[in-house]
Amino acid sequence: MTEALRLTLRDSKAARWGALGIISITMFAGYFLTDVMSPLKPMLESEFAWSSTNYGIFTSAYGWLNVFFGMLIFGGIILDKMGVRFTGIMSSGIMVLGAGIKYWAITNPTLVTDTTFGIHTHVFMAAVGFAIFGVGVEIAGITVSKIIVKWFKGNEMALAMGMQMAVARLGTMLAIAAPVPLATYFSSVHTQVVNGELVEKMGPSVSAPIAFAFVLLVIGFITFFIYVSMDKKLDASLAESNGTDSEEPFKFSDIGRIVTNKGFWLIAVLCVLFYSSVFPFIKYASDLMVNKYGLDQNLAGIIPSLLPLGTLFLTPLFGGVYDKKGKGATMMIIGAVLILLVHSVFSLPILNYWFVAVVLVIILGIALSLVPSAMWPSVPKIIPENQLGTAFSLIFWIQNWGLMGIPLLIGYVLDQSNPEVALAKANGTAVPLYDYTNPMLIFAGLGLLAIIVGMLLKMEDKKKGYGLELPNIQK
Ligand SMILES: N[C@@H](Cc1c[nH]cn1)C(=O)NCC(=O)O
Repeated sequence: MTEALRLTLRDSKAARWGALGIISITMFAGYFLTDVMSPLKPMLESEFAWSSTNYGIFTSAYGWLNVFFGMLIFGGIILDKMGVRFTGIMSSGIMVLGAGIKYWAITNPTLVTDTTFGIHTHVFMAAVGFAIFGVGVEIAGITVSKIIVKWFKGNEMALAMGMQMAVARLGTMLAIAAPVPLATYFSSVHTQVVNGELVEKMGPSVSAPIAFAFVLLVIGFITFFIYVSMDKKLDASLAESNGTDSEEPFKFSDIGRIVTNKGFWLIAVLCVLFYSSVFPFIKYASDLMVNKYGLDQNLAGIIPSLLPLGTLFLTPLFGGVYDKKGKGATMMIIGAVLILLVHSVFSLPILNYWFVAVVLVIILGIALSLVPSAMWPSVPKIIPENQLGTAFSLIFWIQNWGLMGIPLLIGYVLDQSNPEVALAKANGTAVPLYDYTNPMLIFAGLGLLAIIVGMLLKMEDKKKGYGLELPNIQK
C-alpha cells in the first residue's frame, strides 16, 4: 500500500519525458538565437562595415548584464525562492524582449552614423538586445537544469540532461547552418555602409534570420506555459503522496556554504575554461572556414554545423554511460584533452584542407558531448538540491566571464594580428584574409588549463567522496 501511495507524477516515464520535451523547445529557441549571428560575421563586415572588434564587442555583450550586474546570481536566488514556474516564464519573456531589441537594432543601420560610449550605435544597440537576451537564456538554462533534477533525480538524470542539451544543440546547429541561406534568400534593397557612407543597395538581409529566431522564441515562451501546468500537477501529486520535498528552503547563508566548497570552485573553473574554448570558437568558426580553409561564405557554416550535429547523438549516449557506469571526472578530463588537441592543430599555419577542418570539428563535437554530459549531472553530487539553483547560477556567472571576455579578446587579437585588413577596408582596396593563428593559440591554452583543473577535480573527488566516478542510477 505504501508503495502505491509513494507514486508521483515523476514516476510516470511518459510524464517526465513529456515535461522534458516541452522545456527543450524553449531552450532550442534560446540556443538558436545565441549563435544566429555567428555565420553572419563576414556579412556584418561587408554590409555594415563592422570590424572584428565590433563583432567581438557585440558577441561579448551576452555576458554584460550577467557578469557586471550580477543578473545571473539574482536569477539563481529568484529560482530558489520563487520556483521554476515563475522563473521559467520570466526568463523566456526576457529572451523575447532581448531578441526584439536586437532585431530592431540590426534593421536600423542608420544607427551606424552615431556612437554610444565610443561604440557605433548600431553595434551598441544590437549588443544591448543581446545582453538582455543573455540574461534570459542563462536564467532559463539554470531553471531547466533544476526542472530536470526535480523530475529525474534517482532516474535517468544524466540521460535527460543529455537529451535536453541535444535538442538545444539542434538549435545551435541550425543557427550555424541556416542564417546565410536565409539572409541570401531574403536579399533586398536596403541601407548599407560603403566607405563610411550610407547607401541604398541590393544585398542579403542580415535581419531575416533574427526575425526567424524571434518567432521561435515566442513559440518557446508559449510552450513554457504548458510546462507550468505539468509542474503544478507534479507538485499536487507530491503533496498527495506525502512525498513533498522535505528539503530545507533556500537561505542566503547557503551562498557561503557553496563558495567555501572546493569542489564547487573546481567545477566552476573547469566550466569557464572548457566553455570559453568552445562557445566563443563557434562565434568565429564560420569566419575561420572562410579565412583559413578558403571556403565560400555561403558554404562556410556547413563544417562548423557538424560540431553540434555530433553532440545530438553523443551527449545522450555519454549521459547514459555516466548514469550506468560513472567515470564523470575522467570523461571531463578526456574532453579537455580533445579541446587542446583540436585547437592546437587549428593554430598550425599548415594543413589548410577542408577535410582536416571536418575531422577537427567532429573531434570538438565529441569533447562538447563528453564534458557537459558529465559536468552538469556532477553538480548535484557536490551541492545539495535546495542550493542547486544558486549553485548553477554561480557556476554560470563565472562561466559568463569567459563567454563575455574571450570573444572580445579574440576579435581584438584578430584585428591586431591583421592590421592590413582594416587598412584595406579604409582604402577601399581588396580585403586580405585574416590569419587565425593567434586566436587559435588562445583557445588551445584554455584547453590546457582545463586539463589541469579536471585532474584537480578528480583528486578532490577521491578525497571528499562526491561520487563523480560512480553511476547516477541507484540500483
Ligand atoms: N550557460 C550556458 C551557456 C550557453 C551558451 N550557448 C548556449 N548556452 C551553458 O553553459 N549551457 C550548457 C551547455 O552545455 O550548453
